[in-house]
Amino acid sequence: MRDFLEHLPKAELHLHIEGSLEPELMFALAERNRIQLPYASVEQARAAYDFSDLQSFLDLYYRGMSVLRTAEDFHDLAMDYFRRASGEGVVHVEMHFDPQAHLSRGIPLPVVMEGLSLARRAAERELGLSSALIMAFLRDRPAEEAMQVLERAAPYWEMLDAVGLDSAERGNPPAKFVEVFERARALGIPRVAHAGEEGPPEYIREALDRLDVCRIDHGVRCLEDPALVARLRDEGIVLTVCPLSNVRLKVVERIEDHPLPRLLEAGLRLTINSDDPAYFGGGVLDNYLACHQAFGWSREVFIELAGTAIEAAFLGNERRLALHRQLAASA
Ligand code: HPA
Ligand SMILES: [Zn+2]
Repeated sequence: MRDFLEHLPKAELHLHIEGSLEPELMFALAERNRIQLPYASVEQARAAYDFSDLQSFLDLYYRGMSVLRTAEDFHDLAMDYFRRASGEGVVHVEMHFDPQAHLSRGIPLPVVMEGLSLARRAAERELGLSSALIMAFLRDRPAEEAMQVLERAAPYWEMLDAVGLDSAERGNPPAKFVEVFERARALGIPRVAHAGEEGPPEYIREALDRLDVCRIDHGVRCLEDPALVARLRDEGIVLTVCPLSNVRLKVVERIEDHPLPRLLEAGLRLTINSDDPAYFGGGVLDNYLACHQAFGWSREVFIELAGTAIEAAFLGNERRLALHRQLAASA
């Protein structure tokens, strides 16, 4: 099964590129930029990744990214991830990035964009890996700040495949960002949002109704609301689920308790993703493997999940067709 899952062409729709920063690269960049890390070693950093909830993770996530300062750093970060992902059979990556987390440290947007763009082109050329870019707003920051970031990103609007919404969910409902998402819609930029990870099912409804999103990131708490589940099924809304993330952030206690089998049984369109692979103990393949071990899913289930990811990705027709063909050939 490992061999089969490794060779399945996998599209990843839910990844925070800053969450792909492995401790080894964190230390290398800290040295290059003469930054003092709060960890004595790579091992000590990994040992600190013991989270009780989303916020306890976010604290280390924002601290970790302090080593990212130059365009070269952002290039190296993304390229390091693209190489690893490609090595485990990932053919397309849609990456969230958090401009506010960099602007607030004095890192200008062009630095981030230049580094990520260079890496995307290199990945296409050297690995045959395609990618999409999702500019995320930090929901625990003011909506006015998000609006300023969207306007500041004007030179890059054409490069954005979508805008998204991440960071601390509880107490920061999607409705807070209605104006920003309306502006994105007017600009013709698609929209996604994290909802129903730690927040209630109502946030999923709100993201659909008020932000007009085309996908829900996580969304696992929809099961608490049967009418919402029926709606997600009827409207064919895709959830980008991250099982190992949900275990590490204690959304569920054990992978065996994960709602994925119930979501699948309910007829929802699902994809499997890594979220923050450097912090949550594994990439896309590890997430697929964990599902196989926990749920005993057959090859057909994984083919369906991989197919849904290709369908729901921000891809041009030609690339989408090519990936569908690749999937059919590997199945
Ligand atoms: O898993 C996450 N949830 C919300 N915000 C995030 N920002 C990075 N990772 C995450
Ligand atoms: Zn996420």
